Amino acid sequence: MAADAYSWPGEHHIHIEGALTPELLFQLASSNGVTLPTDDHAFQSVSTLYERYQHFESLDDFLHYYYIGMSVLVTESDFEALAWDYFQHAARDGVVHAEVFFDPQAHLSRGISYETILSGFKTAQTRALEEFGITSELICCFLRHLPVPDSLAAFNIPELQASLTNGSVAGIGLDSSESGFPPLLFKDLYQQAAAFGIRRTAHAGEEGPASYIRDALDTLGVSRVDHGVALVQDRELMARVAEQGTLLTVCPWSNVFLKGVRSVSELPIREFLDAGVQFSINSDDPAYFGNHYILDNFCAVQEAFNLSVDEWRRVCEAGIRGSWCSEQRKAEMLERLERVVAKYEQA
Ligand SMILES: Nc1ncnc2[nH]cnc12
Ligand SMILES: [Zn+2]
Repeated sequence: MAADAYSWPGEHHIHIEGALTPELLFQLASSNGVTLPTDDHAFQSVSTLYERYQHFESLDDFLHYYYIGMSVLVTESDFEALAWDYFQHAARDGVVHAEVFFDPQAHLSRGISYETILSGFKTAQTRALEEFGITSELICCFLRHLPVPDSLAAFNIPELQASLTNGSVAGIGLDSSESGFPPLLFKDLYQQAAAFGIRRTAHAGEEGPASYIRDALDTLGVSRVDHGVALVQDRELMARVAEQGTLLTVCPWSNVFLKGVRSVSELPIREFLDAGVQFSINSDDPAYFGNHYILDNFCAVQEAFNLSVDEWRRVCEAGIRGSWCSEQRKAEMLERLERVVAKYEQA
């Protein structure tokens, strides 16, 4: 069932800038006249860059390349090309719904307007809907390694705030370096967002401790937790998260590539299933993590844990129910899931 193109490959945790392939990166660097670091051998060619991506030492080691990579995105059509490249991969994997993070601060700081970024993504989203029937939402992430006032200033850019309140962006997230940047720092930002009724999620418990997950829930009022694998270190909190039905957006290959675990089999997938924790399976930054898009992540989980049809049904259902789309779209996806499950149960 994991590899069934008619099941529910949907995702809630894909950074669009993390879908920038080395091929597109070099192409855009050339067309925009962006100079890539000359003192790093990795930037010599597409193949040396792919080779370097095989050896990240940590989240921060990866982020170093991630931020250099996105410096090639300049025009509206660059943002469109990036998102369109991702949607083509998603369509091949049978994705029906995608909730996509983007990092405006990393572009605004280079003089790119919010409108340029958003318009490029929106064009690709519309095309993905028309050509592939993929529905999608955008989630605006704030960068936790930057000074807090920077995120507040970004949140108060009129166009950015309007996109969150008029529904063209579905909610906010918090990403980038985790250790040393506790959720508490962003309390004001999240309180302001809450006052507008904006949906909130945050990366927590990827490299950071389980206490960051508790803080994200209690201080930031998130309705989802991105990654959250450290939850297994705190059984009491795990029981609470299960009880509340908070969705964790787990990213198996990402955790392997960033050295959180040595293999997918070390992830707490069984513990989460046994405890009744709701989680979905996601790709995070597929172009940086071995070109493992969503289906590779589903398959890796299947190979490592051999989930039953009913367990996959639970994972997929949790993902659908935790989505930030319309109730009608959720109902359609649940119906589709039931058809697939019925097919497997008959087989
Ligand atoms: N895995 C990850 N963790 C935190 N921030 C990110 N930004 C892009 N990918 C990320
Ligand atoms: Zn992420």
